[in-house]
Amino acid sequence: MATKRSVSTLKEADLKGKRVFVRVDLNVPLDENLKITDDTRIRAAVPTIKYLMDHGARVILSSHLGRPKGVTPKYSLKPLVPRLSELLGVNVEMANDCIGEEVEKMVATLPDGGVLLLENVRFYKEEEKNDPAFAKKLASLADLYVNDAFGTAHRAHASTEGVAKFLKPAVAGFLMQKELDYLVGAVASPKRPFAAIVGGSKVSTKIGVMESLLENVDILLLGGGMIFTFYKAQGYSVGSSLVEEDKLDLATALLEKAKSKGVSLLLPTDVVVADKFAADADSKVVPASGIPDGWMGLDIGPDSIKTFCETLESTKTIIWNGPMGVFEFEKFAVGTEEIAKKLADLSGKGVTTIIGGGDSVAAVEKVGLADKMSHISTGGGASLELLEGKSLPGVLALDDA
Ligand SMILES: Nc1ncnc2c1ncn2[C@@H]1O[C@H](COP(=O)(O)OP(=O)(O)OP(=O)(O)O)[C@@H](O)[C@H]1O
Ligand SMILES: O=C(O)[C@H](O)COP(=O)(O)O
Repeated sequence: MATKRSVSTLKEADLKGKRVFVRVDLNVPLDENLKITDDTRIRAAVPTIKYLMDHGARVILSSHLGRPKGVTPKYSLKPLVPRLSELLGVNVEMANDCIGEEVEKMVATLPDGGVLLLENVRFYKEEEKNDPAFAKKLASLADLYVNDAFGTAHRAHASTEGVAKFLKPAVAGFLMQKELDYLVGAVASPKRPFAAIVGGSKVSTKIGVMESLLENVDILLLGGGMIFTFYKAQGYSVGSSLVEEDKLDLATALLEKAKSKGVSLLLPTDVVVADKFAADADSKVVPASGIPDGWMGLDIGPDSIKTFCETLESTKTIIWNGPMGVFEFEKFAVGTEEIAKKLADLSGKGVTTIIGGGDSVAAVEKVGLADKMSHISTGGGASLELLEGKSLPGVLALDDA
């Protein structure tokens, strides 16, 4: 993998009394009453913040929330303050802005071990433009930069990339380091056999990941909506399943690449088909080569689950990205859930299991198995880009180890 992994870390810095600008990814889902519906990312940010507090640093937290165009009250970070305070065991102060005189005053009165949360950094268009003058203003608030926002590390924004040019040292937080250890380290030098499970809706969004993984894995298991493009490329009838007509040649090329690399690529041999795309659809199991007209494949079938689970038995490292079926509908969640259970079981037997962000994380959480996995990524887009072998701007900007 091309991405730099050896970045300078928090432990090396002198923290007592220092003002530390910490970029975190607190982009959590909120409901219509601005209630947090999943606090995973807040909890994931805690170890770094606590470490800084415990070492007498004055902690300035910066994050984005959503994709606001200018100042938008529903994207304020204020609703996060109670939960953050509870998790940290201190009263987190909240600023109404992320730069400017008021913020500077609040920083100046912050006690050692105190925590100040800045308002949504994306309220300024300069953030996403990575405007150097804006980055400089953020940098001027602190003596040290810590980037722990793995989920936003694929964005070259002012608070994730630009600021590191003006504020040194610029080091990684514990979450960032852990994500890199697993998603770059374990994937680059895995204990073998090394298997990848790739699912999700489309071939087009996973081409880069599959291409990159084929260079490295011993086994590649495919599921989700993308398999029908592979079936069609092999001449199977796919009924009304999701197919990307313009990716048929690519599917064939990927199958050939797997063969030439000696990768054991497994497509499901049976599928659960439905008469409509709905939770209450009529369903039945059919062989992959025999999907009837008017039916669409929405999950992998029982024989495939069995084969996939048996195949995974022999592995030492597994990385999973993308659900096996339409797991949002109970009836078509079985494939995804059974794979999640298998990975949890194998984790307990010493296999390294990595869930690479996005919907597969949601699926694993839904079945209550998140804490059984070796690593669950907090980044959707960021983890996908890492698995594609791309470099993340937020990581590149940090000091070398
Ligand atoms: N057979 C199928 N037909 C249609 N859609 C499917 C099928 N199997 C899975 N999906 C859908 O694919 C979606 C997830 O695909 P996606 O590519 O977004 O996965 P992901 O990589 O885990 O998520 P993210 O893009 O957030 O990282 C789910 O909403 C699921 O319902
Ligand atoms: O949720 C995410 O994937 C990150 O917080 C990045 O958000 P973005 O896609 O709006 O840049």
